[in-house]
Amino acid sequence: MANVTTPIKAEARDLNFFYSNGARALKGISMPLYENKITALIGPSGCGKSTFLRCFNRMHDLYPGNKYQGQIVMHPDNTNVLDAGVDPIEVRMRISMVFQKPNPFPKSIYENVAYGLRVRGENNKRIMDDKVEEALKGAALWNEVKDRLHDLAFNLSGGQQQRLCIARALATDPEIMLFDEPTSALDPIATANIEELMVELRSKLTILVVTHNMQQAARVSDYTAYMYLGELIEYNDTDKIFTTPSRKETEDYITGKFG
Ligand SMILES: Nc1ncnc2c1ncn2[C@@H]1O[C@H](COP(=O)(O)OP(=O)(O)OP(=O)(O)O)[C@@H](O)[C@H]1O
Repeated sequence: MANVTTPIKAEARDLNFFYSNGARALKGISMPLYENKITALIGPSGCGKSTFLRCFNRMHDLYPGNKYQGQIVMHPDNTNVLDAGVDPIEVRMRISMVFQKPNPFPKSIYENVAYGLRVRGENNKRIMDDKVEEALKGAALWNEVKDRLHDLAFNLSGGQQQRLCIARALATDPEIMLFDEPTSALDPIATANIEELMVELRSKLTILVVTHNMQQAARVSDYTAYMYLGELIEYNDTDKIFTTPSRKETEDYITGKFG
């Protein structure tokens, strides 16, 4: 089981989620995210992985009628990010997200990365330049784009665009990064680059990743959660989940007998 000396960065406590049509997509999920670790969410299509991930940065607030119940508590400050009194924009600075398909804004490479800083009110050019460079370096993209920072982001390859989205997410110094199937639109080389990058980023922040790819979960994550029909069926060290899962449902899924 998880190493008790590793601090917890955030934890879901008895989390339920209801879409505006009344569908209950999450059922009483309690789970930690250990600091500077990668946690993978696996499970068959429709089990609630993306729904769970999106609770962490209040993405569901964008659609009226969606309802959270329970808590997602961040440490060490004990902020419940789902509390109505907590500003979702501030939450998204602390917990940023990288989507399945690279989704740069129709702006320059520089402006994509600077975006969150501008939202935050930063307008000092030197500070901005330094932050943009640092984020692009953090996303292993700087060397490829440093001479064309003012080109349109759409001119980059798919893998570069995804690293740009990671740089954009990094620029506001998030404590947690959420990745929703970040490599499913990428070729094997770009996929390997993103996986390597996630492992590097782990030393700076905490990562939660949804993946359909068992090998990817096994390669990059420290902890794995198996979900089914909105419930958390099993959570443990990734090695344990992939070698000796305690639940038959988990074993059936990871061995391809189901799902
Ligand atoms: N906007 C929505 N309104 C109502 N129900 C939704 C909505 N989005 C998702 N659902 C339902 O919530 C459940 C969980 O969906 P979710 O997208 O979280 O699953 P998932 O495990 O991420 O699936 P996949 O692996 O296919 O992306 C599903 O039953 C889905 O049909």
